[in-house]
Amino acid sequence: MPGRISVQVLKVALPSPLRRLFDYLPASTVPVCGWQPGLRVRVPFGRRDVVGVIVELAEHSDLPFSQLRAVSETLDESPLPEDWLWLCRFAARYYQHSLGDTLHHAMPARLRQGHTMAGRTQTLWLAKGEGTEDTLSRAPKQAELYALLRQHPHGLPSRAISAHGFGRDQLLALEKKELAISREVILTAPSAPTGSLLATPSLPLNREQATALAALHEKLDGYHPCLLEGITGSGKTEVYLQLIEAVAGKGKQSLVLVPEIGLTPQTLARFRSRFRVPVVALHSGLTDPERLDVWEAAASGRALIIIGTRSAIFTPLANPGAIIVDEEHDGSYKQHDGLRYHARDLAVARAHYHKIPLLMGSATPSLESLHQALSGSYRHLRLTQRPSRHPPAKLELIDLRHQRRQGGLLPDAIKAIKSTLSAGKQVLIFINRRGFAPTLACHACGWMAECGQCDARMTLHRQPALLACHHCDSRRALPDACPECSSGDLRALGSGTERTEETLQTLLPKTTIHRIDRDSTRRKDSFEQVLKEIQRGEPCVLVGTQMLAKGHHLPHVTLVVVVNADGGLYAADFRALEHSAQLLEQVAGRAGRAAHPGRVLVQTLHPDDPHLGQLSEHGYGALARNMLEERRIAKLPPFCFMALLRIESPNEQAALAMAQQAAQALREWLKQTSVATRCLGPVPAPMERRQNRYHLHVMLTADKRSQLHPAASWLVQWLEANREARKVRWSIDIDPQTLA
Ligand SMILES: Nc1ncnc2c1ncn2[C@@H]1O[C@H](COP(=O)(O)OP(=O)(O)OP(=O)(O)O)[C@@H](O)[C@H]1O
Ligand SMILES: [Zn+2]
Repeated sequence: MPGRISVQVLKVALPSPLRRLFDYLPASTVPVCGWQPGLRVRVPFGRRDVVGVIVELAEHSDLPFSQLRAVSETLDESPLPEDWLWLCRFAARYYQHSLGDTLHHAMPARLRQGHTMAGRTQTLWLAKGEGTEDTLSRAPKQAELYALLRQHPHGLPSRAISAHGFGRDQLLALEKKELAISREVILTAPSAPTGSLLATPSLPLNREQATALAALHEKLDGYHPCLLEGITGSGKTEVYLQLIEAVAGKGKQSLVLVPEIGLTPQTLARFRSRFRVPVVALHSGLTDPERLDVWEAAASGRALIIIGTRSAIFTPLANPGAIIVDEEHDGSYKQHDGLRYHARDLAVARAHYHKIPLLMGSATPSLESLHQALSGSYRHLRLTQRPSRHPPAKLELIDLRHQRRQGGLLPDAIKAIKSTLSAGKQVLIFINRRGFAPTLACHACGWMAECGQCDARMTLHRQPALLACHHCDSRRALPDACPECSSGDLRALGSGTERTEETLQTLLPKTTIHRIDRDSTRRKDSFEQVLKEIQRGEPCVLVGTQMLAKGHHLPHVTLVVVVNADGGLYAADFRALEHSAQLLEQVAGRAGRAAHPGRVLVQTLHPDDPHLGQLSEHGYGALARNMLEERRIAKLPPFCFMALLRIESPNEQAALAMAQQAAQALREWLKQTSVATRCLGPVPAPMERRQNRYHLHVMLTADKRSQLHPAASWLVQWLEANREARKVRWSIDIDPQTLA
């Protein structure tokens, strides 16, 4: 084409697992802002049309230009927010994931589908001066555009101009001839409230809360990561609220992350009732257009307080002031498939990028964060008392050995439940197994119901009656007789929530029993309904899984019973103890939070276990510091860094062969380079067969993160280039949270 000096190539990230960009030629219509990274485009990809994001502009391509296809359509008038692009690039690099897939995952569904965004500002074009037929006679397209602009004396948005088939070149030509002028208009002015930010006054802080808040106030204008280690019910939320108030007072935004089960209407109501500025929430109940609205409100700076679960970390912020991560230890911050990111860790990166404070709060901090706080990398803030004055109850261990149980409950526990109810209070029974019983067994021959597709037993359910595998969700009818020996003596082994509920109904016929687990709360809102009823305060028993254990303020509960505390004590996963201790402490923290002191009974087969003993005597804080010492000695995270390669296939041999080759190749590469990373395995995953697929692990560990990433990156590239690897499924998990 005459006059064109360098043809640009657009490097576009596409929703593909491939860790590379794709080259396209620019479309003939130049977007009004010019070609820029961050613009969404629609491009032909294979036989489909897909939405991608321009990531780089280049002058050359490795492919001959004749083979490049052109962008079909530009979807944005201006690039997607810069901070969002930065975060996606960071996450893709850090987690060794495809950038296209990361961008795709991190944008609202509407944008993914190619819908346009309203944007914060709009460029309006107006006709100017008196253009005549003569001045534009040699440029008919410009003449047409000029006529169009004249028909719209209030201006035309650039999108409408493109829709009429005009391009940037024509607009700029008119502008040069002083026949057109552009004007930026702000569509949604930030709604800065006049007067007080608060709808209800904040609480007067106790000394510890005030100290914590003062420390945060000291450094509102820079990167300032803080761990707020505050026992359950110590008023961490009040500190968050007052930090948000300070940040909003400066006209800046706060992004608040909460765990998946923590974003209840109660939590939202607590934030909303405090502030006069709108609090926007990102949760699973939103429709796609609503989600896009929240995104735009945050990206434009219109929303000052944004609260959401894991994926909310990808919300763009026009005016970031602080990030808060509530219950920072919570497992739901880690995504377990696709882009395996940890929202708390991305929050750290993001706060650093924006140079803003980051407040991570928990009664049971992760050992990672605690280590950072104890070693001085994070500011360590502590709350050791409850405003209600009742300290969290000590765990009373009761011995499960040699005692008869009913519905999993020991006589002492049943006695305590009865006396709590007759005192007019509520009881919470925590049992980490849904269903009726963990399995069905034959008393004659010892047969147990096993899943045909997984190395796991099937759970017995009564409502409705069936056997279900909790790993692959396969279901089977209950057998009438033992499939091995035909005996009719089949019995439920152990207790799940349904069985405990049933037993309690018989023992306490006049008491309301609420069962709360994934089965009982499948219907939307049913959990909410039950929570509302519980808040009314009538004596009742709640039987539930960890859905009940965290975050809820249950003021009338004074007794907590843990049916079995032993799950994490002797598990293979080195994090199991940490997670199980966190859960126990959180459950225990539901007791006695208001006017009355609480009691926590913990049933265990290992009443002499030293870790359990320390938890019950001195609380999570003491145990956590002890566990950190053990990790230091064993050189486990946070004293080393890990990446886990998972390989799976329906063909056991194929999975094993690939895992061996990958490990071997990596070991050789490590020998040749000076990268200080160790490669362990392959080993079978703890549950090797799941849904008829065989799972193998190769583990990478390094003392320094700077040594881990090059090795992980090399391995990923090796796998991507390896044709054999396409026959299996593989994924890399940086900082894996479980070894499952
Ligand atoms: N300074 C205060 N004065 C009086 N009451 C307070 C104060 N701070 C918090 N509270 C009250 O104490 C209770 C517990 O506070 P909050 O829910 O904030 O604790 P938390 O540490 O966030 O709890 P969790 O253990 O669930 O994480 C709430 O009812 C709250 O209103
Ligand atoms: Zn199964």
